[in-house]
Amino acid sequence: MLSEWLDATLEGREPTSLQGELPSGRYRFYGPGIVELLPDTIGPQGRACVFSAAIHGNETAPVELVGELLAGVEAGTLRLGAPLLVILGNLPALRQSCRFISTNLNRLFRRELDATGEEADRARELMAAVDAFYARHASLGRLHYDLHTAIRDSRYPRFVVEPYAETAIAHEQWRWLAAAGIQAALHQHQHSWTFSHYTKHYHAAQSFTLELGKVAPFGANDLAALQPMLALLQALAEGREPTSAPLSEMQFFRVEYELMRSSEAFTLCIADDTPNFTEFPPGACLARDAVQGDFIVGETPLRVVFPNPKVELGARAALLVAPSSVPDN
Ligand SMILES: O=C(O)CCC(=O)N[C@@H](CCC(=O)O)C(=O)O
Ligand SMILES: [Zn+2]
Repeated sequence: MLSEWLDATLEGREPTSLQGELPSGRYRFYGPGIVELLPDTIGPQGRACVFSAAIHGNETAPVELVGELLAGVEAGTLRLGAPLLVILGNLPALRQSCRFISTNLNRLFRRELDATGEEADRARELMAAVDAFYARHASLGRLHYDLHTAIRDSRYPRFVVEPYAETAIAHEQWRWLAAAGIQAALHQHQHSWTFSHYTKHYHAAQSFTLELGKVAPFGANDLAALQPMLALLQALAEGREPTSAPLSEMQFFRVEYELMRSSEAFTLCIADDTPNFTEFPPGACLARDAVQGDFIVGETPLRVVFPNPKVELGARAALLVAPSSVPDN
């Protein structure tokens, strides 16, 4: 049964059957942590929706949120009106409550990937699952919300990263996200090979990485703060128009620099508990590196997002962002 899927997946059990009926459609398992829900009837606003969670294994709030969504569909309180592909990303890491096992899965979503290892294999499986899902529903608009939580506190606890790609984000997305309690948005300035970048870049989907609070173990998440987000996922699942809100409360930022850890000697010159979006003034030294030298803030103040000096060599150690204008209507 669909309701057992989350528990069974967490425990590494195979589902007893590969497909089943729902009050308003049916479901089919396409592999470990990959399930498709198909409606009997597509709603007026039905899009092909991918909702992914646990791309990082210790980010549990999105798994609980997806669990609530699926429970509503199974109980019949939510009437399916759009095809959904629901994904739990890094299953071994989810079972061990850690971000990843060997390498960060969320940097591997590129078609030319030649890396080996379990995260690379999983990235290939997920890319194939998404490709096939969008091909099965080629007549519908495409959407992907990749649900995460952040390692640190944040001046804006709920925010989205808009991946860099040619596809424009429709203005309605911002209004829906504002109504769903998203407080800030970050526009990426270059390709990043994350899961949401994959679907935007290769499939022209309306895609975001959503940061929904701070990492916590199962049972310790503030799901009350995520009820407006659940309402957005439910509206999309029902194929109806989600609630909109004005953008007056939402702050927009653009990535100006990406700090990369290019040597063992790389250090960030900020406190370990610096919240995301903390601003640093001109002249502040943010990073020291034997190879690249010091990174000093120039004339424009910069805010730090996702600072993490312990990332793998060659990986992103922080995003440095500055305010940008509200997207045009
Ligand atoms: O809090 C952190 O430092 C990391 C939180 C996280 O996993 N963020 C994503 C963002 C992906 C993106 O840039 O779209 C990640 O680092 O993969
Ligand atoms: Zn994450």
